[in-house]
Amino acid sequence: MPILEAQALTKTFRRPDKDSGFKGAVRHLMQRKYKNYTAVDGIDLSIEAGESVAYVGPNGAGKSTTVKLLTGILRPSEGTVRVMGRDPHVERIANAHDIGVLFGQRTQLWWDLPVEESLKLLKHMYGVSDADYKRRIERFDELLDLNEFMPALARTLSLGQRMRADLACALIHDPKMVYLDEPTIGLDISVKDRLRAFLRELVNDGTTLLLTSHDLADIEEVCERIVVIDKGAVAYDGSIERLKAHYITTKAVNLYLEGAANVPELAEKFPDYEWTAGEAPSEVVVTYESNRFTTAEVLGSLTAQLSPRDLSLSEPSIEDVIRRLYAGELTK
Ligand SMILES: Nc1ncnc2c1ncn2[C@@H]1O[C@H](COP(=O)(O)OP(=O)(O)OP(=O)(O)O)[C@@H](O)[C@H]1O
Repeated sequence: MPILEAQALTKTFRRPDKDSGFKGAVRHLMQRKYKNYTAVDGIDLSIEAGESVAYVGPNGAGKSTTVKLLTGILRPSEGTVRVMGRDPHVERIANAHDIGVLFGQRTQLWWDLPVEESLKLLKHMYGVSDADYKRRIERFDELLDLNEFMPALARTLSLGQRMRADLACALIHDPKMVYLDEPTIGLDISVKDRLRAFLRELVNDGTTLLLTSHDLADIEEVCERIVVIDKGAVAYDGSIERLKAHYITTKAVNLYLEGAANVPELAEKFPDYEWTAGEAPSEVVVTYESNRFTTAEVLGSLTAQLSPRDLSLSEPSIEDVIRRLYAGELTK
């Protein structure tokens, strides 16, 4: 049985329907009108225990709203969610013992308390034993260097410290299902690396993870499955490997020639490849279909006939693929 199952999950918000500007605001005051806005539109999602799932989409696609529905913060307008067999909104308290949640833009630390006191309060709230608490804090310290700021007041922490402390808070009761909404937002690269390593450990230990992030490196390093949503609906659901294999069908070579590149002439000479001008006059980008030609073949023919000064290889990144999925250029 899946640990999480959502069927036809839908959330509609009632929003003020007003014209822009001052006049619109005044008119809205006199005569209030509202219209419905569907932020999550019939999502089906099934997650098995131990899976690490990335939940991505452009701004406003409905990611945070979905996480709020899955965690029971919001009630669906239509459709159902079950987490370990429970309705997370109706059985919020029982559900809270089995899930961990982090919203990167918010904190669950008590602002005026030392980090350690927030963690102890959560320990009591969740009924964590002294032995388990000690063991988990030691482990978080090993991976996240918690002791560096345990005595500090939450409001004095840097963003990276705050996020590490919040992760410890979200995981202190050893939840089976963890939701992380933008856990690396605003962090510098070294803290990001550290958090990703920590999340990989978490997944290796069998925790089920749903991660939303705009940083695709988080996703590639931590998750095996990716669900892409756009305008509240699922645009892709499958493994990251399949996404790459299915959509990344071209590769490119940047050639740096001795003189200026004559793109039309080159395109005529090598019609099997696509030729575009590079940034410098002597640079040209050659794109080829990776299922038709091997890189060795392409490089062999190009270097033999053009004697480039230098070259570099590239393949479209997962960013490109996802951007094209968002733009509706690719089908599921
Ligand atoms: N409480 C609310 N009332 C009205 N509209 C809302 C509410 N919460 C979210 N929305 C709208 O629903 C849509 C989806 O918002 P949501 O925060 O889920 O998007 P998101 O994918 O998480 O975006 P981002 O990547 O920018 O965080 C947005 O248009 C947002 O304005």
